[in-house]
Amino acid sequence: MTDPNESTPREAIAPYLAKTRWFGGKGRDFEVGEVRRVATLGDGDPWVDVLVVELRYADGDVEHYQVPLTLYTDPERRLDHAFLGWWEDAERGWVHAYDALHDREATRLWLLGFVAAREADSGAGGTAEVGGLTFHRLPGYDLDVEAVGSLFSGEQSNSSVLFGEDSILKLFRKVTPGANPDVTVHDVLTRAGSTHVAHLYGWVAAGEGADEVHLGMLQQFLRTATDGWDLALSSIRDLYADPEMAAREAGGDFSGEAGRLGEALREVHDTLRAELPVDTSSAPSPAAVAAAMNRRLDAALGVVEGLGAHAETLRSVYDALARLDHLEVQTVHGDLHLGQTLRTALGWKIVDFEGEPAKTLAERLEPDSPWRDVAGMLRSFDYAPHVVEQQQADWTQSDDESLDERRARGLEWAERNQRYFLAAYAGGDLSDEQDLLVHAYLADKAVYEAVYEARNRPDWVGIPLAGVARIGAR
Ligand SMILES: Nc1ncnc2c1ncn2[C@@H]1O[C@H](COP(=O)(O)OP(=O)(O)O)[C@@H](O)[C@H]1O
Ligand SMILES: O=P(O)(O)O[C@H]1O[C@H](CO)[C@@H](O[C@H]2O[C@H](CO)[C@@H](O)[C@H](O)[C@H]2O)[C@H](O)[C@H]1O
Repeated sequence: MTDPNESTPREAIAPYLAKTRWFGGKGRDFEVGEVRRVATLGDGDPWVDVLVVELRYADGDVEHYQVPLTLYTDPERRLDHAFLGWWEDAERGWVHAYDALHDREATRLWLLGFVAAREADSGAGGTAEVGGLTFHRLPGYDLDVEAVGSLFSGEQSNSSVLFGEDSILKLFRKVTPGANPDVTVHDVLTRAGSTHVAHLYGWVAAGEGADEVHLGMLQQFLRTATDGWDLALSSIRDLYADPEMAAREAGGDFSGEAGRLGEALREVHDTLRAELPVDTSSAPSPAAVAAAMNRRLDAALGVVEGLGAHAETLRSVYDALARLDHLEVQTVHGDLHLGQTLRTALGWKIVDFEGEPAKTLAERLEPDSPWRDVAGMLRSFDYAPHVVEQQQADWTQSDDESLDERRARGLEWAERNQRYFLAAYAGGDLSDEQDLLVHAYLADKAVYEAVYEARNRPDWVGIPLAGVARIGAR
């Protein structure tokens, strides 16, 4: 081979994956297996091949990633950062390949697919078959056909393209046959008129029947949105900027927002419960749920040093859960935290209903306790002051305030917002049983987080471990 970029799709994909933010298998040994072209969009030059790539990990796991490529026969280099390589295509000769989501000529092809589905709208929505993909539309919204696509630059495990300020396309990267809960839950909440999600405009899939795989979804773009996590961190920075200020005072107070978030979550849960009734005869028993929490703890003990000291207390919390008579379950968010909330001019919106990334699709589709989502938010309020403390690590103790005093004010901030959130969600004080449930799901979430941090951000593992220790102290 004379040119280092001359390759095959199989050879080019592995080094490209390693460079992306969205690839979840970084640091693990794998080889690229089958590379399947599931669709081709566009009949000109460039065109897009939608690839689904099989990754075989050394530990035996197999995953599939969606990698759409835009292909040009013209060798002029366009997007260096999104370049994969060049190779000889059986039909078109020498082609130059780029990650399609960085290329606005390419992303326009998805927009046109959704426009075609709208044209086929019978009043209840429409579908269009384009190049091997099926585009589905919900009724009621006319897309801006002229909007230009640009790739979202924030932290993501999938890839989103903004079409002007009109709509946002999220293409799922890790894909599994079957319905993606991000699509199905947004579909239900949109049709039910929920005001606390970005409305779903449509989704795109490949394959049929048991082989159908959801590849992406198009949603309302929330123009005025600010990330809930960023807002919470600013609130804490304001608080810390003035050593005399208490959490309830001035710019540091987030409690009104925390309460409104609690109301938003309750509305979403109520709508999901009404729209997606669960067969109660197949609901898991509290003992089965407690056993699953114990298994998660067992696995975590092998990963996180420092959890062992709290194992006995955690198990006693799960034992109390196991003694309950029954557990109400329903469709939930599954991985709720402040980073999954957006504050808009019209109130709070909740995004990303895919569930915990570490769970299989089958696990993520199982109904769960709404208290899992509540606990997720409570843990997030706990994280926020710790993260600001880590970000301001160069903060030196002043005469005005010791680190302990600052930590106490951070804890006060977290507890105040947890209280407001919880009271608004529950509509008042919690019953003993609800308190026990919150306690158990908080413990399970903190154990999950300890593993997540140990694997992804080892410097942060102390944050969930401190949460676990406080559960022990209750
Ligand atoms: N409808 C929307 N309008 C505006 N911004 C959005 C919208 N949906 C998501 N975002 C932004 O994109 C980020 C990533 O979205 P998310 O659905 O969480 O993607 P991922 O599944 O890749 O993590 C969110 O944190 C939010 O900042
Ligand atoms: O947003 P994802 O679905 O990828 O969720 C994963 O990553 C989250 C971090 O981005 C992680 O959340 C944890 O860190 C947050 C601060 O960054 C904090 O607000 C959350 O409370 C905490 O759980 C999430 O657990 C993980 O699944």
